[in-house]
Amino acid sequence: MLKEYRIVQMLITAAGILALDQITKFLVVRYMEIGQSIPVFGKYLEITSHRNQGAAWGMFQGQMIFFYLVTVVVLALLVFIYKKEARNNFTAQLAITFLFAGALGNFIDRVLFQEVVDFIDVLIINYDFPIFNVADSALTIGVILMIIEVFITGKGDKDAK
Ligand SMILES: CCC[C@@H]1OC(=O)[C@@H](C)C[C@H](C)CCCCC(=O)CCC[C@@H](CC)/C=C\C=C(/COC)CC[C@@H](O)[C@@H](O)C[C@H](O)CNC1=O
Repeated sequence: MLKEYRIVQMLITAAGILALDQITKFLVVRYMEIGQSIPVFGKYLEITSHRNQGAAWGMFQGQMIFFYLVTVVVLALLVFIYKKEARNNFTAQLAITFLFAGALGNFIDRVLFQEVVDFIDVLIINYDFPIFNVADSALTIGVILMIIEVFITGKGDKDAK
């Protein structure tokens, strides 16, 4: 049971992502003013202290009840899918772990502050990509891993080599 679901490894991974997310957000809140920018890699990568009351690109500003509902549903769905689909399927287990940790990271912010702390400010080509955080990165990696799982490694009832 434990071997097929790698539950311990996945919980440790989720805890690590969540810790990285919350620690980085704490440091930004504690040591930076909102709007302050610290160049890390020229103008291409900066740490900019930012807050977002919405979702990606500031959608649904301030709709906290909506965010609580969606996040709780997403978290419950992820547990359900993990039990049902991720048996012996490493890619699916990893995808769900990243999605779970990412959703939980932003959920903690929304419950505590009714807004999300963002600080990763990248200039992609010439498009000033919205400022995001570790939780968003985990969510995006989880989405990409899930797409790989569905379209590439297929209905993996064997472990992805
Ligand atoms: C990443 C999901 C957004 C995250 O969703 C969450 O929390 C989860 C729990 C669910 C929300 C409650 C609702 C999701 C609505 C769908 C959505 O949003 C479509 C997203 C597409 C996405 C592909 C996955 C692209 C990329 C986004 C961005 C860059 O990500 C690297 C921009 C991030 C910045 O706008 C930053 O200010 C956002 C802020 O941190 C709050 N974050 C959220 O709402």
